[in-house]
Amino acid sequence: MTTYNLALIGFGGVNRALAELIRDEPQRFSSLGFELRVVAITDLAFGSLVQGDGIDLAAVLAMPRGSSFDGLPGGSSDPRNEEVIKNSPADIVVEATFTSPVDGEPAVSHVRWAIESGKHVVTTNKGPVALQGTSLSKLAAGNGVRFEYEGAVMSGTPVIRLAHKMLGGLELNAVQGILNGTSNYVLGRMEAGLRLDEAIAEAQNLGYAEADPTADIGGSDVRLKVAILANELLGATIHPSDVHTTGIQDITSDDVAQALANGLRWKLIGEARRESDGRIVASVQPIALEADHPLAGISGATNAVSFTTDLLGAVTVSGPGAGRVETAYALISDIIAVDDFVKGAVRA
Ligand SMILES: NC(=O)C1=CN([C@@H]2O[C@H](COP(=O)(O)OP(=O)(O)OC[C@H]3O[C@@H](n4cnc5c(N)ncnc54)[C@H](O)[C@@H]3O)[C@@H](O)[C@H]2O)C=CC1
Ligand SMILES: N[C@@H](CC=O)C(=O)O
Repeated sequence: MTTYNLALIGFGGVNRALAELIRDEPQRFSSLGFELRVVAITDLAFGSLVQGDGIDLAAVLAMPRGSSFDGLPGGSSDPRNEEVIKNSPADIVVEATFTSPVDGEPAVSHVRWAIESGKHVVTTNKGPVALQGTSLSKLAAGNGVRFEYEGAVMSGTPVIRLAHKMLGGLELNAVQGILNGTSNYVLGRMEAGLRLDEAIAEAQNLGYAEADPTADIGGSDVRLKVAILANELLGATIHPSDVHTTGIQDITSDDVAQALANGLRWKLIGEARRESDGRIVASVQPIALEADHPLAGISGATNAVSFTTDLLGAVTVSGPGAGRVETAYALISDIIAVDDFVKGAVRA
């Protein structure tokens, strides 16, 4: 059985959920032909911990926020990301720190350090993918390692890999969808009578929101995801700043109630479309959809994306768009892709 040593960079909701699955469900991985061992963890709150024989996950998961790895063998109160990424005995670096919609840092550097030291990277962080995805993928190919990021769009719902693998023989001309779980959840809760701030607090407790939820509400999270989809699947070379973006921050409870009374539902819609002259035009904006629109019934933290294709017309994928465990699954699917690469296998 192959064992992959993991370094978890960021020990918040998503990476903790992955650690819990590794602790509680080893059979899930052994049935895939590998086992996972966490040999390093870094986090702004806890510091860093490196134990080559494997960290006792039950013990570190039981540590309250506010405590430190300092005092544990291999522990320190500083995150020491660079040293850990470059020098720990990890095969795969699991990057799940905060997303920066501005420059993708420090996650871009985390990914680069890992690749340059011969380690595979799996990440749910949208920043490096949207802002430096092409260069990091090239760097990974040149270093003989994988850079995988299924969770960057629609959490664990396998939209990027599915489109690459299953829609490969089609011409894709547009993607349109609900791509942020928090804002969709918030709009639904406002329909139920909650204020915007109350609904955001619920989304934070449920693990859907970004560390700074203005990214969800103001649309910058969807902007990154639209740029990723446009570049990955429509062959565009756009920067997130090319995506004209309006969030839901100005939608009031009255707007929501008024829309409902008229049979409409406000949704934050991200879209990228190929124009007849070949240009890719991309946007994020709230739209009050007619109740019979296919995206109007997508509720809660569920997301959906529709691909406009030449031979099949619209192909729509729907599933969780946020959530700690749901996003940890994206990391598992990325690790399976790394395993396929390492073993030279093609899974059915
Ligand atoms: N929660 C979700 O539903 C989804 C999250 N994502 C992305 O996954 C990533 C992680 O998300 P969550 O775990 O929910 O966030 P979180 O906010 O719960 O955890 C992030 C952790 O990273 C740590 N951190 C931040 N900067 C760091 C640094 N420079 N060095 C070391 N540690 C650092 C923080 O202390 C925190 O514990 C984010 O980039 C997010 O955008 C993607 C899809 C869905
Ligand atoms: N905050 C994001 C998490 C996933 O990317 C969302 O709510 O969709």
